[in-house]
Amino acid sequence: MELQLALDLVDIPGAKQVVAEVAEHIDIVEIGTPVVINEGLRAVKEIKEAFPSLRVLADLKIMDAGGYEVMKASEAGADIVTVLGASDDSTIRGAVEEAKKQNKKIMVDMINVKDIESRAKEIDALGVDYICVHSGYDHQAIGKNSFEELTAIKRVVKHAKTAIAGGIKLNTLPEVIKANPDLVIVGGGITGQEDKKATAAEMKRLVSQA
Ligand SMILES: O=C([C@H](O)CO)[C@H](O)[C@H](O)COP(=O)(O)O
Repeated sequence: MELQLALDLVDIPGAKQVVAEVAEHIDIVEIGTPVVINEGLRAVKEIKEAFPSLRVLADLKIMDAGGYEVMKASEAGADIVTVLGASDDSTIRGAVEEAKKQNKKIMVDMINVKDIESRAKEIDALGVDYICVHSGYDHQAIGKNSFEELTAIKRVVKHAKTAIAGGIKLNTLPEVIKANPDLVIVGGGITGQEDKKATAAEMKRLVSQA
């Protein structure tokens, strides 16, 4: 099981500072959607250049023009790019095709997909690399999490790796680990802590044991 750090509420210098602090305890660093909106794909480029040994995920949440947008994120240095599960199959196919050409990976974000089990089964057949259940900020604000959705997709996903994101903290991590995802994504659960390094280290210890 691997650990991904999501960076959402920082600028590029702030992102570099956090990654420098926790780099040895994470497998993947995510340049979050708000960072891409504020800073553009330059944020992906600068983080990849500064930390070449870390895999960098560009959280573009692609909804259309899958091939083109994956190409641009790949040019910036992204190793993994996100596409929305709610997008059309043709968008996901285009993204997968381009990612294969560039030797990159596609993560499908299932945020706000209603029939999660059937859609995960369809998406798994499209050849994506990761399928991620995700309670976004707006759902977290009304007390939702994706723990049950993870169990639901684990029943049907046969090829892709599974991932979970949304409001995961050190105290909820053991429950997440029990559902056995391949990848756990944590943003505020690390970046909002006084001691980010110690929190990331403990999270990495727990996911590595699973
Ligand atoms: O994808 C995310 C969110 O939609 C904002 O872009 C976050 O990266 C994801 O939810 C993980 O962050 P936390 O919820 O703070 O753990």
